[in-house]
Amino acid sequence: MSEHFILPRGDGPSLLAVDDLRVAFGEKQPVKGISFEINEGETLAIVGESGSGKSLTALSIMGLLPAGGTIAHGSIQFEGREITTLAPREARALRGGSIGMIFQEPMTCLNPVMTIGAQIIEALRQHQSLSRKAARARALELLDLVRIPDPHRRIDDFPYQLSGGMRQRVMIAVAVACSPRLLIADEPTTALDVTIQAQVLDLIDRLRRELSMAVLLITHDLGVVSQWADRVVVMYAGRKVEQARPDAMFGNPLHPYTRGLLNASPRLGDSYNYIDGPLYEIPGSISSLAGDRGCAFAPRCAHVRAGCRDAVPALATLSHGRQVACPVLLSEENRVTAVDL
Ligand SMILES: Nc1ncnc2c1ncn2[C@@H]1O[C@H](COP(=O)(O)OP(=O)(O)OP(=O)(O)O)[C@@H](O)[C@H]1O
Repeated sequence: MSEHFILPRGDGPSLLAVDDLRVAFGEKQPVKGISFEINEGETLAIVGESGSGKSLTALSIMGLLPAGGTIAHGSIQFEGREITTLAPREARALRGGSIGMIFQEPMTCLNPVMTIGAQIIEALRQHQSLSRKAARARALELLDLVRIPDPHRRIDDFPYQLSGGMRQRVMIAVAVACSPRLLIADEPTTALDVTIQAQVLDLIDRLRRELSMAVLLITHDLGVVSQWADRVVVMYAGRKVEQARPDAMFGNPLHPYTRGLLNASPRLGDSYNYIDGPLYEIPGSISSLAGDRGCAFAPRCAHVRAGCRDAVPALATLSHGRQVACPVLLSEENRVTAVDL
C-alpha cells in the first residue's frame, strides 16, 4: 500500500460496535435492541423523534445512564474492548479521555462558579499528568482551537460572561481536551439560532478532521444529517428502522417512518426526490404505540398490512450496508428500487 494511501472517509476500521443494546427502567424498555457501528473518522447520525431512545443509547456508551436505568442486554465494544462491564474507575478514564460528549445545553456540564480556563485545566489534569503551567498553556491552545477570540483575555471569564454560542465552544473544548477518538454530540445545536448552529457544526467537523476522531451526532434535524453525516441511523420507539448513507436515504427513503420524517421536513422535501408525495405530518406520536408484538410504527403507518401487527419486522440488509425494517415496502414491487441504490 502506498504511503500516500488515504482511507476513504468513514471506511476506516470499526471504532465502536453496539450490539443488540437494550436499556430498561424496571419493566419499561425504551431501547429495545439496537445495533450499529461507528468507523474511525466518520460521522454517524442517529435521528428520530423525541422519545425514540437516542439519548439513552448515547448515555449507555458513556456509562452515564440516569438512576434506575440499566443495560438489560447487549454489548458495547470500543476499540475492541467491552465497555459495559468496566469498573467505575475505568469508565471514568474512558469518559473525557477516549470518548468526549457534548450536550444541548452547555450549562448542564459547565460549572457556573468556575472560570472556563479552570474547567478546561481540570478536564486535562483528570486524564493527563500535566503541571499547572503546561495545562494552562494547553487550555489556551484549546480555546484557540475552538475559535474563542482573544483566548488570553477570555480564559479567566466565567461562563455567564460568554454568549450561548461561545459557551458551546467552551464545552466542546472541554470535551476534546484529551483528544478523544469519539465525540458524542447530543442535539448540540438545538438551542442555538441557525447561523450559530452552522458555525458550531462546522467546528465539530473541523475538529473531527484535525483530531482524527469519529463523531456520533444525535439530532432530530434532517438538514443537519444531510450536511454533516456520513451515515445515518433512523430510530423509532427504541429500535433501528433504517440505516443508510444520507444521499441514499433522502433520495429513496425506504421505511414509512423515514418517508414521513422527510415529508415533514419542507426544506429537504424541496431538494430531494422522495416518494410519498405531499407534505404531511405523521399522525399520532410514539407514546401512542401499541404493545410490543408487531411493528411499533404500525398504528401510524399509511402502508400497514395485517401481518405488521404480528411480529417485530426484522432488519433486512441491502447493498452498501443499507438496512430497513419494513417487509411491506421491500415486497416484490419495491425490491428493485431498493436494491438498485
Ligand atoms: N430517567 C428515566 N426514567 C424512566 N424512563 C426514562 C428515563 N429517561 C428516559 N426514559 C424513557 O426513555 C424514552 C427515550 O428517552 P431518550 O431520552 O433516549 O429519547 P430521545 O430519543 O433522546 O428523545 P429526546 O430527543 O427528547 O431527548 C423516554 O421517552 C422515556 O420513556
